[in-house]
Amino acid sequence: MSGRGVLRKLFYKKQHNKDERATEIGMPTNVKQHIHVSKNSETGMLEGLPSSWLRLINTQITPAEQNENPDAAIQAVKFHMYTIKKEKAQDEPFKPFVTEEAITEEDLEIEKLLDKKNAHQSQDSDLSIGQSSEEDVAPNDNFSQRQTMPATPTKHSMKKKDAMMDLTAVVQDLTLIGDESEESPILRKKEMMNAALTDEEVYEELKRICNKDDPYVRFERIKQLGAGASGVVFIAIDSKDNSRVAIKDIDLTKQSKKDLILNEINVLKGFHHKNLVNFLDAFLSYDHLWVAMELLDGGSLTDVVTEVVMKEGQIAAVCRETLQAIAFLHSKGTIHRDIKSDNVLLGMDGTVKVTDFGFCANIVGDEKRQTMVGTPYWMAPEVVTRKQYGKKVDVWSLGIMAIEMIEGEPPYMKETPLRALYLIAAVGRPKIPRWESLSPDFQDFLDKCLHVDVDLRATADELLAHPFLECAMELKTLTPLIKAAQRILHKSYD
Ligand SMILES: Nc1ncnc2c1ncn2[C@@H]1O[C@H](COP(=O)(O)OP(=O)(O)OP(=O)(O)O)[C@@H](O)[C@H]1O
Repeated sequence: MSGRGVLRKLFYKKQHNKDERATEIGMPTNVKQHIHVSKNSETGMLEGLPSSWLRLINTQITPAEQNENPDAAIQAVKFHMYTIKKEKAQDEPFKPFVTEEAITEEDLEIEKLLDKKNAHQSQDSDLSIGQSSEEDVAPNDNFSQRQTMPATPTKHSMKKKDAMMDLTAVVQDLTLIGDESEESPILRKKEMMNAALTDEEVYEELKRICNKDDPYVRFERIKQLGAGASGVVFIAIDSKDNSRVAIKDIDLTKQSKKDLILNEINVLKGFHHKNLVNFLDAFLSYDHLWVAMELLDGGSLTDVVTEVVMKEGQIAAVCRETLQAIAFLHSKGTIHRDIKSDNVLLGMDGTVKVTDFGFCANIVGDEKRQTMVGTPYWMAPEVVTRKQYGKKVDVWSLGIMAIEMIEGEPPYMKETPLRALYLIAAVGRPKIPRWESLSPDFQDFLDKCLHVDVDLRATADELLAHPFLECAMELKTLTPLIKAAQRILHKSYD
C-alpha cells in the first residue's frame, strides 16, 4: 500500500472509530418507534432523527447545508452508518472475494423496508416515520423483490413535498439501522439466503477447482508487499518456470463467508485482458488459500500521483489503458465499482492494469444496481444517493481518478468521509483544480466522465474514441515517474 494509501486508510479508520464512539450503533431494532423528521424553521437543522444520527450530522454538516440539502445530508449519514455497521459485522480480513450477495446481505433488508415504505408513501405524505404498522417490518417478509424496487425520483425532478417524502423513506431506513433500542426483528442472513454452501462443501469445491500442487513447495516466498483487509500479498518465485508472481494468502479460518470465495475465483478465472491484473491459479493448503496473480512491479498508481506531477499525455495514456479494462469488464456484463488509483497497478515498463475485483457486480444488459458499494471519494452521485445505477459509475470514478492524476488526490480527500458523501450528493460534479490550465480536449473528457446526469455521461466505449486519448504518450514514459515515486517511498520489488 502506498504512503497515501496508508494515510487514507488510517484517516478513514480514524474517522470511523471517532464516529463509532460517538454513535454507539445498535442492532436494527424497534421499528415501531414513532419518529417525526422535520426541519427547524429557524435554524434549518434536521430534527426528529435518532440522537446518534443527529450528533453525527450536526458535527459535520452545517445548519445551512442541512437546510439546503436535507436529503443529501440524510443519504450521507445513512451511507456512513451503513458502512460502519458493515465494518463491524465483517471483522474478518477477507475482502476481494465478496460477491454481490455478500454486499447486499444487509442492504436487502434495508431495501425491502424502503420498498414497502415507498409503496406506503404513495398513499400517505405525512412526514411521520413511525406510523407504519408492524407489518412493514414483519420478520417473514420475502426479500426477493429487491431487483424490482422502483428507482427513487431524481433530486431535480422532485417537487418539495415529494422530496420530503423521499427523505422520510430514508429516515425510516436510518432508524432501522441505527436505532438504539433492544428488539431485533430483522432476519439474519442464513434465514434469507438460499442454498448457502456449508464450510465442508466449500472446502470440497475449492479442493476440486484449485491446483493440486503444494504451494509451500512450489513457491519461494520472497518479500511481503502489503497486508490488506483481504489477506497478505507477497512476491514469490514459481519454481515451475522461475517466474515472479504476486500471491495473496487468505486464511480461510478467518472467513465467515467462505462460499463467496468460490464465486469470485470462478469469475476471475474467466477474465483475461491485458489491462487486468490477471489471475494465474489458486492453491489450497489446509486452511490457507493462495491466489497467484501477475506481479506488477511498478506499484500502484497512487504512489505516482501522490509523489510526481504527471503530464497530460501520461494521464491520457493511463486513462486509455484503464478504460480498456473497464470497457472489457462492461462487455462481460461486469461493473468494477471500485475504480481508483489504489486499484490501478503499474509495471516497470509502464503497463497499466486494473485490480481488486472484490466489488464487481454482474449485470445483464442495462440492468441496474442499487447497492452502496465503493470507496466514498470516488463514488458516483447516483450510488451515494441510492438511485439505481449501472456501468457508468465506473466512468465517474475514472473521472475522479483523472483528478487524482492532476491534483494528487480526489476531491474532498481532506474532508471526513461523511462530509465527502454529503458533498458528492449535494454538489454533484466537483470543482476541478487547475481547470484553466487543462487543454480543451482534457476538459471535455472530464466533462463527459463527470456528468451527474447518467444519460449524458459517456460510456467507456465512447470515451475510448475521445480526442483527448490521441495525445497519449508512450507507456514507457511512465517508467521515470514510477522510479521517482519508488525512490521517494523507499519501495523495491526485488
Ligand atoms: N498483483 C500485484 N502485484 C503487485 N503488487 C500487488 C499486487 N496485488 C496487490 N499488490 C499490492 O499488495 C498490497 C496489498 O494488497 P491488497 O489488495 O491485499 O491490499 P489493499 O489493496 O491495501 O487492501 P484491500 O485488501 O482492502 O484491497 C498493496 O500495496 C497492493 O498494491
